[in-house]
Amino acid sequence: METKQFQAESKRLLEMMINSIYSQKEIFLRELISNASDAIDKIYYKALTDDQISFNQEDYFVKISANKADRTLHVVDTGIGMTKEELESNLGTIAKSGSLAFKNENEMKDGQEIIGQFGVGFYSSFMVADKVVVYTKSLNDEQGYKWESTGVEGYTIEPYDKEDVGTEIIIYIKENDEDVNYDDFLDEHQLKTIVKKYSDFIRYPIKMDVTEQKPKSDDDDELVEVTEEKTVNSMVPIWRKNKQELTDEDYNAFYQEKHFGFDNPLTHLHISVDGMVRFQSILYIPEQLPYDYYSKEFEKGLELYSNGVLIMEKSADLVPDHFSFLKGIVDSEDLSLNISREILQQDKQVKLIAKNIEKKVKNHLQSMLKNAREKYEKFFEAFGRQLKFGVYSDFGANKEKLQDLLLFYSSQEKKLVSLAEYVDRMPEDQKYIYYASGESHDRIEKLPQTEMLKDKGYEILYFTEEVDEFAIKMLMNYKEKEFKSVASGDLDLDDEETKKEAEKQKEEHKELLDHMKTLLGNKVKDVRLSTRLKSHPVCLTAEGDVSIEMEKVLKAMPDNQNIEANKILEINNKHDIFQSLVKIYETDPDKAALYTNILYNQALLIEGLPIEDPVAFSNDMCKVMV
Ligand SMILES: Nc1ncnc2c1ncn2[C@@H]1O[C@H](COP(=O)(O)OP(=O)(O)OP(=O)(O)O)[C@@H](O)[C@H]1O
Repeated sequence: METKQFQAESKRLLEMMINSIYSQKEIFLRELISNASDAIDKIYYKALTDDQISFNQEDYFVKISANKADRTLHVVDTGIGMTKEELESNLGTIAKSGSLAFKNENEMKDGQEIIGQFGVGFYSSFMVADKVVVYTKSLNDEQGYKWESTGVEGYTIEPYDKEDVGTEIIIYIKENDEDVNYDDFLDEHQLKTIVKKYSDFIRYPIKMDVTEQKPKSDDDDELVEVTEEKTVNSMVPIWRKNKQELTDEDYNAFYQEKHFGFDNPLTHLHISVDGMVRFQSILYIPEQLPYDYYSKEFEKGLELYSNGVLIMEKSADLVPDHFSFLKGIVDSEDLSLNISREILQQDKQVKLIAKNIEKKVKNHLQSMLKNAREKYEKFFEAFGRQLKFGVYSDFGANKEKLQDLLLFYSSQEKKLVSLAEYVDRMPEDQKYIYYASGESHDRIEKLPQTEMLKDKGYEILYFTEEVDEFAIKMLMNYKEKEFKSVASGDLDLDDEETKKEAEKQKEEHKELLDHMKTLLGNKVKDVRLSTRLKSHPVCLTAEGDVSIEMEKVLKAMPDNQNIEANKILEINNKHDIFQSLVKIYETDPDKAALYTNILYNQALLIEGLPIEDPVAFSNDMCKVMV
């Protein structure tokens, strides 16, 4: 038996590998299974090009078994095996990948699924092993060999009479220590979970002896433990199957199996792209809002596979924030992986995939809006808020992409409408897209500011979510129509004659209005006669960028900077109360001050704003009642 030494650098490299490349110890099993799959792929490829070699699907598999008594884990494959030279160069030289060489020698191109490329994965077994033994017999050699190493001092190779072509790797699992429970790697259930997690879509069967409780006999309730050999992986990924052959049930079953949610998906997309970067993807939009969706705890992302092997459980970069509700998987053969396969070397491919996904999802949603309105509304009720955040965030960078996906409740239709629908039915004389903000549809419905607009037959969009106005301010206009709040300073509703009349009235009552403004001081920016009120005596409007609703939102934020709207108190000069006010102003200035305060506080109440001094207000009310 000859003992060969690792080169000094290799030794250090091995140490580094074992201790620092992989963040999770369980990865070693993924690496060994991938190697086994590569070894079978090689026979498969040989059989394609060599008539002497036959490939019967059922002869090719990977078998995993654990022996708790001697703490060994066995990974057996019926792949191509290794000659003595191959053992030396592949398992004796770190970073030498026989698989990569095989791919290059055979000029294997697209469609071939050889996974190995770095020549390091095998050594990850030393993360969990004191010793690794490899029994192997090559398809090209009569003689089998045994390779053995403790991963520190080097390795030995000696002839070994192995009957069948293929490889058996025996991992001598370490004893438990303070940090790691190595027993996990001998536990049937844990092993099965690891296989499912990383290697579920390896194309060949991964078999295990699985123990289950079963009735002793058909007509017996007594359960007994039965151990049977079972294939534990799914093998053919659903995303590689033909869309036409898959039913909604198949997609739903995959959603459940992957634990994407407890619900059924609302909709799915099956994408297969053959462009600059090739990838397949199955994406879902959940039916129900995940309980933590609008919280800091929620993490967006898709499962990322490279050639059917799991690379990342949540690749956040694959989905933009505005579509963070997406669940699903992406599989690409074009990813540049880093050595641990835990991160990606280049983000160029991920960016391309993400761009593609964003476009496809947007189109899918748009077609849903057009062809499956009810379903879309269901989606929007759950995730519409996120789309609005998307319009608002990043300084509106995505607003054009998202504007056609927005829905708002309409004063006329009494249901959700899109901006396109609104604009398409705007009367010719209507200049703006009007909206009103408030806590609920009911409250907005009763807002005094909406009266005149409704009279004119103008539709109003109701904003009940905090983000609504912020998003619309970012959007600024839609199809060249500006957005206007019903509570904005100037609604620009009147014809020339009405404007002239208003101007006249303003002059006439200037003194009274100025006096009221003086009485209210800084609480309002101005007191004006209203052109929007019909039956109500007063309302508050706002001038400038910050509306009254926005003031409420900003004040509720943790870093409240006391940003306030420029409020205008508007008075309806056609209302009886105004006539009384005019009279009282001439005869009883104190009472006029009392009326001014009451009217101002009423306007606050209508807007849902707090009254600064409720006791004073209550006293004022009493004074007018007695
Ligand atoms: N079960 C096996 N059967 C046949 N050859 C194997 C087996 N396991 C490993 N090898 C050979 O050993 C080489 C090194 O394996 P290792 O896992 O270290 O790297 P790799 O699979 O090539 O690359 P990667 O680090 O990307 O996984 C493989 O390329 C392959 O040639």
